[in-house]
Amino acid sequence: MKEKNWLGTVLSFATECRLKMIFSVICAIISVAGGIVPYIGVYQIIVLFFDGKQTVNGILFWAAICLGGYIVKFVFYAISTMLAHFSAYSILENMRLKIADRLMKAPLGTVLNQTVGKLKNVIVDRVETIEVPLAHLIPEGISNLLLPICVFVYLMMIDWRMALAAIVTVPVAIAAYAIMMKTFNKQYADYIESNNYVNSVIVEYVEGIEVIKAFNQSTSSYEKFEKAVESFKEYTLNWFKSTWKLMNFGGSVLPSTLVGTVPLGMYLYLNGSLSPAELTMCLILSLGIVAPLTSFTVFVNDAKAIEYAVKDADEFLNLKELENAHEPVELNQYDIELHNVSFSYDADKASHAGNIENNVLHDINLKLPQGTFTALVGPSGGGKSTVARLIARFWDVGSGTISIGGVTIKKLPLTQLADTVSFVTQDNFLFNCSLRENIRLGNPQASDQEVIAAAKAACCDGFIGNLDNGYDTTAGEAGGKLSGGEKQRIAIARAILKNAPVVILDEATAFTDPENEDKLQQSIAALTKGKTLLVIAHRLSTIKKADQIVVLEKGCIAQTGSHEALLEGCKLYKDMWEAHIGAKNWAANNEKEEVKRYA
Ligand SMILES: Nc1ncnc2c1ncn2[C@@H]1O[C@H](COP(=O)(O)OP(=O)(O)OP(=O)(O)O)[C@@H](O)[C@H]1O
Repeated sequence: MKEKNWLGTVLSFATECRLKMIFSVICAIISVAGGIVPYIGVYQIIVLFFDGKQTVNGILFWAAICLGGYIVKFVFYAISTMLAHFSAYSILENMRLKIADRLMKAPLGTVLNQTVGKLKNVIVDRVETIEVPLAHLIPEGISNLLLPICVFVYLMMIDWRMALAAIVTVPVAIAAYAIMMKTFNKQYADYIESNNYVNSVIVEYVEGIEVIKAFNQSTSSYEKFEKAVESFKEYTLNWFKSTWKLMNFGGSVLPSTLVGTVPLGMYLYLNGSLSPAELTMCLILSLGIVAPLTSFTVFVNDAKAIEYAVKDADEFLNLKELENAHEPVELNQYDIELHNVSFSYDADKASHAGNIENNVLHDINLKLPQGTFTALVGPSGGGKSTVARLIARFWDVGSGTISIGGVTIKKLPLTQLADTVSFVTQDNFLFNCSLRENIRLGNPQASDQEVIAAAKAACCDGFIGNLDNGYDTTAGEAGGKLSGGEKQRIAIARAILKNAPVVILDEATAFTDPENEDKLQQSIAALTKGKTLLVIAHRLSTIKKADQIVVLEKGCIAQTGSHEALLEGCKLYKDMWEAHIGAKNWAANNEKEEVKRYA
């Protein structure tokens, strides 16, 4: 497929504002035409003087024409600028929405593999850099290009030799700029890379400040931060140093049009080819021709800024989306089945490319009958969370199939799959809205009573009641006041409210305090009653009652069975259980010791 250039990409986001952009162009052209009028008026006044026909009325008439031209120029320029700004912001909005949409539809892995710094930099900063040049490109670009052309044509009409003399400095300046531009592309690319690096280091520094403080890494981390900022400064200064001579040379030569027009004008005047009025007018016009061209050179830089911003945004705009079915499928039951599932996080080296070494799951065959409780256990890194994420289709399987109710999940629209599966992990993100709204995310249609009932069932009601604004406390305000376990219970309340037929709990109770553990286990039992339930838990006591326990080791199913059967027949499970019970007893004994010590 042919790659779109940056302008094509930008314009493809201008669908709703195309009319505004067209009007902006028309207004800019009218503004340029208005800008020419004063030149004509001044010329006519000069002619009146040189011909000795100056009358107050004649001068006032042409002065009024000049004023009219100025007014048209400024009014239409203002309208053009306003429309261009509307269009630019509308394009920016569409680009950001499209990126957000792509991130939502891309495999989760693709999104998670990006650093927050990079995402923020592209979506906020890089896209923003498009606004200023874009908003000014139409009104200023058009007047800076069209005005000199019109003035040149006008000069040609007076005397073609003076017209050429007026642009005699242009080739010299272009030669200087051309030499400078030879390395411009490379330098601009390096500048952007350096800028992106500084951005990501700054974001990393701010995000990791808690760890930096906790591990007393302030010196080395600050050093990395300082070095990045310093190297960016060095880079920009060096770039500036390498170009300033040619830039200033071009900038000073370009407007020196009198170098050509004064001697030639004098000569033509002396040999009678130019009248005094024509000479004066040519000198005035020649001064007006190059200033807009000088400003136009700024647009080369601006165009590059847009090009690079679009290039950065393009990476996200073209993210490969997960294949999405559009027609909802009627599901009559909710058995989950994994058939010969293999998967690698590195799609290029996936099993279908014949390379199984990179697979984190190998030929998994597993059935989770509707309404039953399946637990996934096993050593860390064995692939438990990966199985759960594949069922929720955060990634697509490398090979094999996963089906719900006999329908391959790829055939279910993503929204239907999201409605079918509740996924609760230990990383419970709270949005910066009220706790009520955070819980309501599980079911946007739920009433306040239903939200509160779900919160009660998830044992959230108590701690929310202790907050000053109760359910209306924003997560940001409450952020510092909520423990990991409390956040976890809010996530469970969300899932209770969602009431999906399939529930996946990935270490969802890892932060639960012993005081609330029983209560939470009861609410989880309520949440998961009659559901197809998949639980990943390191605390084996919480999954002891599962209908089937699947032991996953190195991406393969080592054994499946009930707790009792696995204790009998699976050494790995038995060892894990003993380690777990040992740890529990150790903790319990320790607690008794503590009690004795402080009694
Ligand atoms: N986003 C990712 N990108 C690349 N590799 C990943 C990613 N997530 C997990 N892995 C790798 O996949 C393998 C399986 O990870 P997974 O999280 O599924 O294991 P797990 O059994 O759930 O581990 P744990 O019990 O520690 O949570 C690990 O080797 C891990 O390093």
